[in-house]
Amino acid sequence: MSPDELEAALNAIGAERYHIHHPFHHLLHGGKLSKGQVQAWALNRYYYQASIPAKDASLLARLPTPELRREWRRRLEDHDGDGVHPGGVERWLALTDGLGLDRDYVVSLRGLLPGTRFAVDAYVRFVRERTLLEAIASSLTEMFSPNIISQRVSGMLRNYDFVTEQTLAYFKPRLTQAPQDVAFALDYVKVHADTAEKQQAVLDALRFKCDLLWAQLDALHFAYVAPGLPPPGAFIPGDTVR
Ligand SMILES: O=C(O)c1cc(C(=O)O)c2c(n1)C(=O)C(=O)c1cc(C(=O)O)[nH]c1-2
Repeated sequence: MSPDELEAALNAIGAERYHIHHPFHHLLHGGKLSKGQVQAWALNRYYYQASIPAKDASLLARLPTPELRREWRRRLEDHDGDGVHPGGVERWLALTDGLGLDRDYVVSLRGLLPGTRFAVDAYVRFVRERTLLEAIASSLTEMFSPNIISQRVSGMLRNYDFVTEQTLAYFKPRLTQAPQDVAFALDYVKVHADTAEKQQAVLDALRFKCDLLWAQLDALHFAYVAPGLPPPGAFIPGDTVR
């Protein structure tokens, strides 16, 4: 494959498997969920947000040059902040605050679904254990995230009276941060995946990442939509401090 054909193959994976197609997202964006179900989504996704800097730190540690490390370090600041400006993790907590969740409870992870924990941990482990090329390729779901974020913000503002622009402020910077992340990661992958075998590994890494995003929504759907069977110890709407 040429580098541009590889990019097209990556796009085709997103078109087929990205979590924008998951029924839970259709319900979320379409205003079909109760406040408790939206809380469950935000609480579970906190663990994804909080784990992203851990996976980026382990990736950063393996990058061989100052230029590459500088580029990846920006992601850590995007998520962790710089001590003055809040980063993504703090902004996600503003979202869970806005939805009426107790912050200590969210951060404690006590109400997390096991499916969320296993999927997110698998991402952190994948990035730590696979080749640098696969690790960087696994971030490329961000090629597709501006689209879902735009749908989510407009849909949720339109459809839920308990959601405000302030609650969803997390997402606005992502619309510029994600394309910046992708510009670098996609270029890296197109240059370094220079054999058929490496190209296959890159495509598999993106499939793996799409699957773990999908699995998180499967877990939410099973627990909180249908059949609606939250596992023992998981968050129960209306009963936040356990
Ligand atoms: O809202 C979303 O659907 C969505 C998806 C993704 C993604 O595709 O992994 C990320 C984000 N948001 C996000 O906010 C974010 O910070 C982020 C970092 C990463 C990554 O893999 O490094 N993905 C995503």
